[in-house]
Amino acid sequence: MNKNLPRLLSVRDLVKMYNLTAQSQLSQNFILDKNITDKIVKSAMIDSNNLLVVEVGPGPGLLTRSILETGVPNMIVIEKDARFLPALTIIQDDILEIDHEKILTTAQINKVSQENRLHVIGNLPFNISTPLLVQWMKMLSKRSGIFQTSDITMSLMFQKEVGDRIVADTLSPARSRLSVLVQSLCKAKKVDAVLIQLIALKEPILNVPIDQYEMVVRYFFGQRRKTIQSLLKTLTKKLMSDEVDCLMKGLEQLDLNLSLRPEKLTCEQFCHITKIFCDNSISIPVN
Ligand SMILES: C[S@@+](CC[C@H](N)C(=O)[O-])C[C@H]1O[C@@H](n2cnc3c(N)ncnc32)[C@H](O)[C@@H]1O
Repeated sequence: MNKNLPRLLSVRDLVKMYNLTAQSQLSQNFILDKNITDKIVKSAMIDSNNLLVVEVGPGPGLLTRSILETGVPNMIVIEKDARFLPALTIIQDDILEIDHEKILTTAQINKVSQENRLHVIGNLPFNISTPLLVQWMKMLSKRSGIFQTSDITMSLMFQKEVGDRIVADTLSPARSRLSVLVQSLCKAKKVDAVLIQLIALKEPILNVPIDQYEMVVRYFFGQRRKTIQSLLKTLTKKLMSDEVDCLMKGLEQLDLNLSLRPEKLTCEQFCHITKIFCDNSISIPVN
């Protein structure tokens, strides 16, 4: 710490000074206890070996301060609410809309190599946490945007139920579309009740195009209480007869237990099923 620099105002003071009251339409709730943000950063194991740390929604910036204190060489924060701009150096943008190249160029990174380490962190606004995670999984599967390196960790705070769904395995009733999508690309672990850590798999389970995969997984979890057999029966009514033949032939070869519910299927099994849809150019009609 440079002793010649003026002391930073506390985040509590900044919140008061700029009248930064939390706004519900942006799912804002602020952590104002430095012990907590330090603990989050420690659990996330953020250190100076990262090429870049990207924080979503810094708000008044206490988590940001704890991250910066680890000595990370390059950090970019994206915040939609312009009220926080005077308190931090921020890219003002919507994380769902931002051109990810802008994140890299702002960080003055023009080339990402496979060995570079990236850490994405955020106490996510709960109203966008699921669509954001799905968008990131799509980018991760294509290694696009900020996800060009293979060494990626995400430390993300979700509402407890969403976190439970992300980490749920085939034995858990909380297993959902999100569990399957995320676990096909990342090792997902719960650090505490709300902090989930996702480490991108060097060899992802996902071996089919993610858009088709999501279409299949979404359909099967659309009515999660039904068995696979019953879901297939409803689906085949909407398909052409040659598509039904190809689908049934393909499924026979998979040796699936059709009396199971979708939550019991592994990511690998969803990949096999998606492959049948892809190989035979079958799409699932909406409704
Ligand atoms: C739950 S608060 C977390 C604030 C701060 N990181 C903390 O932990 O105290 C979520 C933050 O995300 C911001 N936000 C909400 N929607 C956003 C979006 N679409 N893109 C970027 N930031 C967004 C909010 O303005 C808010 O600052």
